[in-house]
Amino acid sequence: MSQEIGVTGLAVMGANLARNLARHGCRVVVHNRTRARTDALLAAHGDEGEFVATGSVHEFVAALQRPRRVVVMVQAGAPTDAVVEELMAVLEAGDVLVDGGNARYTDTIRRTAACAEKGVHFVGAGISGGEEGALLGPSIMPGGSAEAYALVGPLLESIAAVVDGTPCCTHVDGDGAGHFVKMVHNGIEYADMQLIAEAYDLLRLRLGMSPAEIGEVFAGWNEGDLDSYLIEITAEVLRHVDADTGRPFVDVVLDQAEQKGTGRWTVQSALDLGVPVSGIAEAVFARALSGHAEQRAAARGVLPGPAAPPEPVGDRDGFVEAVRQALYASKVVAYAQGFDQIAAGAQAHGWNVDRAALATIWRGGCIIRARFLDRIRQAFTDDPGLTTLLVHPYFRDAVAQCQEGWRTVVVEAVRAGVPAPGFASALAYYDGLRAERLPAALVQGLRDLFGAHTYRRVDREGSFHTLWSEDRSERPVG
Ligand SMILES: NC(=O)C1=CN([C@@H]2O[C@H](COP(=O)(O)OP(=O)(O)OC[C@H]3O[C@@H](n4cnc5c(N)ncnc54)[C@H](OP(=O)(O)O)[C@@H]3O)[C@@H](O)[C@H]2O)C=CC1
Ligand SMILES: O=C(CO)[C@H](O)[C@H](O)COP(=O)(O)O
Repeated sequence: MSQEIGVTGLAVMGANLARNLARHGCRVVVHNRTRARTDALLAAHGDEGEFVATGSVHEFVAALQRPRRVVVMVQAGAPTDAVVEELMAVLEAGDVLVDGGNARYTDTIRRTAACAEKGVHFVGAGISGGEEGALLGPSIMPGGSAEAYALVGPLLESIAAVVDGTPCCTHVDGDGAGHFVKMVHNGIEYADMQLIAEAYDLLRLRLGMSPAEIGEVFAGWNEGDLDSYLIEITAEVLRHVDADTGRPFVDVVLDQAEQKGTGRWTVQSALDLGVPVSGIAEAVFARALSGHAEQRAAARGVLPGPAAPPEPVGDRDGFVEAVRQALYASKVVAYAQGFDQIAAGAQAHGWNVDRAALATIWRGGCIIRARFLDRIRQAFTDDPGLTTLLVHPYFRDAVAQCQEGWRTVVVEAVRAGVPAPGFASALAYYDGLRAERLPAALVQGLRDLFGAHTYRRVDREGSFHTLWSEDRSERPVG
């Protein structure tokens, strides 16, 4: 295979992927809608490898040998459609188009079908790692057919991060599957960050610790089971001081979290699939609440909190440890929910998704890379059909060991009026899963009473309806 590829879309991700490819000995033909980006890339980094700068899409495609391999790294949505359409006017049967952006997986399914009509392979590839990962080794989740993967997989594997000698790139078999798993990856990323933010908030508000002190705590946690990229950069952000004001950086940033859409899509998809990804949903809603400036301004100083100011926390070290436990246990819940959604999505779409392989490639390169992903890899290797990570002996025991601190923290947050939706909903999910009986039985009874929606019984097969407004006798239905 000749080591050659085209990259169009040279903003932070595309430019760094192009550099990564060039550094790995690939001849990289580059293009960007606005020529200035192409020129800037060549001027700053043209000596890092073999780049061929092109100005138009025709020139770009013509500079590539057949079968052409093209990576598109532009904004998701309409911009991607525009670029794909332009390229499809020039590409030919047998060429491969890789969309490395954060496309919605349903768009990828549509684009794959449209490209297939002309015999062009379309590969929706989730790429994670941000600016630095794109340059030094991202985690790559290419979907599409095995035939297409054979044409681009080895090249993508060559530029991915490597953990224990394994490239963080795996074929996620099925049209749209690569972008589906990337979407869930981002959903988990949202949940993880929300939990981290709640841990920070509780340490700050209940122990009066400064951001820098909390940064030290996170740095310490990064030495243990919580070891992960997000914990590491949390320490960095919390220790950062604003140069203009001398204040902690986190205090000069507006407290309104933004989002581009992948977390929201994850929850929308989970709703369709009926998978309770409560941790991801809470994270998306927490960002939405933070951005509801008007409602927050209306409520601030008006809605009363706890009647009496909360008692100061007596055991400072004990509380720090309890927060660590709450963070770890809630994080396991969020990942368990995300992997459940992946299994459900794969089943619904007929994709062949190996969760152990995904955990393997998420150990490096991506934003959610974490030490405990190796444990997740092991869990799905031990039992590829594992119903939920939470019942795997390792995670069952690890979460059980955190349970006391987790409950303490949720109680303390509620008592003190500190919002901790991630911790609380993760605990409610855990308790919901392990409950002998759930009050869903009452919900079923209510549905049957007001709408004759029927119910199933614990002691007999079939569906039933009670004649509530008559003699309350029960009838089998269907
Ligand atoms: N930034 C990150 O950390 C990550 C981003 N991604 C995804 O990777 C993709 C690229 O991200 P990023 O590098 O941040 O860049 P942006 O998402 O900011 O996209 C900018 C690029 O899109 C091009 N573009 C926008 N509209 C059009 C259009 N109509 N026609 C042609 N080109 C267009 C721009 O060209 P021009 O210069 O002419 O404006 C530019 O090259 C996105 O899908 C993003 O979601 C994935 C992982 C991480
Ligand atoms: O894809 C990514 C990492 O894997 C991006 O960092 C992610 O899209 C950021 O999302 P948002 O802006 O919604 O927080």
